[in-house]
Amino acid sequence: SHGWGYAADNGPDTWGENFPIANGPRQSPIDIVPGEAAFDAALKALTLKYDPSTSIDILNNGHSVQVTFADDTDSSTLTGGPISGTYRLKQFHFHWGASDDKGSEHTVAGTKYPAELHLVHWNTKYPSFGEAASQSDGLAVVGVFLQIGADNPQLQKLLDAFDGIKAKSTQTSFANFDPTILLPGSLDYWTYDGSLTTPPLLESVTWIVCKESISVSPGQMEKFRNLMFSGDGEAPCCMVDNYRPPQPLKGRKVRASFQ
Ligand SMILES: CC#CCNS(=O)(=O)c1cc(S(N)(=O)=O)ccc1C(=O)O
Ligand SMILES: [Zn+2]
Repeated sequence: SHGWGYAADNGPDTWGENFPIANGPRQSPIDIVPGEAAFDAALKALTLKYDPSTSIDILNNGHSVQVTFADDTDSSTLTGGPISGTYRLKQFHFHWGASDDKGSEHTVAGTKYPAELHLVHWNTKYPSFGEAASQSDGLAVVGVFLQIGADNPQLQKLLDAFDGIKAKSTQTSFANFDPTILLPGSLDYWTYDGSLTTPPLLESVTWIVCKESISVSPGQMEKFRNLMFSGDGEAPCCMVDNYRPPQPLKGRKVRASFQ
C-alpha cells in the first residue's frame, strides 16, 4: 500500500520516513495537562463567524470525512483568541476510534475521547491556504472533543450524508451547513504552537482546543465507523482509528484562556 495512512505498514510510526518533520520540535497532537497549563489573561475570547452559504461539499478523502468551505472571501472567519488578524475557514473534519475508549488526537491528562472535530483556518495575511500552510503562523485549528452521551441532533445532517460518501474519494454537495452548531456552549480553550497531525505534518498550526466537549451517542459513533478507508472495488477497510497519538511537548507551554 503506497501513501500514508493509519495501518501498521503506513501509520504514524512510519510517517517520519517520508516526512522527517514528524520528529520536529512542535509536533501535534499533545497530551494536555490542565494543571500545567498557565492561565493567560491576555488571551482573547474566540470569535468564530461562519456563513452557512460558504459550505460546499462533504468528502471521504481516504483519511477522514471533511466538509469543505469556500474561502475566497472573509465570510467564514476566526478572529480573537490567541491569534492576530483574520483566519478563514477552509474545512472541518474528524478523527475517531474503533471503540469508544479511543479516537481523539489530543488527550487531556491521558484521557482519550471517542472522537475529535477539527476546524481548519488559514491566515489571510498570506495569499492562499497553500502559502499559509508553510508559515509558522499560517494556520489555526480549533479542536472540539466528542464524548459519549445523548444523541446529538446537531450532528444528524452530517451523519445522514455519510451514506453517499462511504468509499474513499467520494463526495456529495453539502450546502447551507453552519459549523457553529457543532461548537460547545463554552469556548474556553487551551492553546499551543503545533503542527498538522497528518502528513505533511507542517509546523504551522496555532492549536486552539476547547475545554468543553460536545456529545455523540454510541449509535452516532457507529455511523462514523461505517465509513471506509478503502475505495470501491478494493478490499473493504472500515475508517476507524484515524488518529495520531500524542507527540513530545519538547519544552512548549500550553496556555489556558480560563482560570
Ligand atoms: C499543505 C497541506 C495541508 C493539510 N491540509 S488541511 O489543513 O486541510 C488538513 C489538516 C489536518 S489537521 N488534523 O492537522 O487539522 C488533517 C488533514 C488535512 C487535510 O489536508 O485533509
Ligand atoms: Zn484533524
